[in-house]
Amino acid sequence: MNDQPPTPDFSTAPALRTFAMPADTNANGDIFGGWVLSQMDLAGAAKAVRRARGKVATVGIEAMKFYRPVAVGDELNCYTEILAVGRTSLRVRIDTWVRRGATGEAVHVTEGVFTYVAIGEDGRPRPVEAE
Ligand SMILES: CCCCCCCCCCCCCCCC(=O)SCCNC(=O)CCNC(=O)[C@H](O)C(C)(C)COP(=O)(O)OP(=O)(O)OC[C@H]1O[C@@H](n2cnc3c(N)ncnc32)[C@H](O)[C@@H]1OP(=O)(O)O
Repeated sequence: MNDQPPTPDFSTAPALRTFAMPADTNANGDIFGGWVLSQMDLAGAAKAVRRARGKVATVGIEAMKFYRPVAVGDELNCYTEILAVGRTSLRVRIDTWVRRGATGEAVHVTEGVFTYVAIGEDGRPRPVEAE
């Protein structure tokens, strides 16, 4: 079930905004779920990098839901929110909305919770500093 959040204010910048192009389609003619997932990962990583003040790696994806297909030409917007910060990990909720066509119809297409781990130069977990 789509526990749909309120429609975002598209005049405020999302964590990531891009356009779905023909090269990103699957055999059905819709946009590949993997492409959408990858945009979400980038958006969540950008949020986590800033909070962790350095490199992060994705370690888990939970509660991932694809509600509606994404179409060629859709404007994809990923909104992010940090749900929790652990010793070295951060859980980030990511909601994806598209704006479609000339009317700009807003559609909530995916949501998921991504876990990132702050890593040091050695690639091992490092503590996330308190804010
Ligand atoms: C400055 C501004 C610039 C902005 C600029 C923005 C740029 C924005 C673009 C960035 C773009 C890059 C984003 C790359 C995103 C990828 O694509 S990363 C590539 C895919 N991921 C990987 O290859 C990671 C592979 N895994 C690993 O290397 C190791 O698992 C890690 C990450 C080093 C962690 O090592 P580990 O031994 O598993 O760590 P461990 O101590 O057991 O656990 C560490 C923490 O993770 C948690 N954890 C571990 N596994 C899991 C799991 N499966 N689920 C949930 N939690 C878990 C643990 O509970 C623990 O949490 P804390 O209690 O410390 O908070």
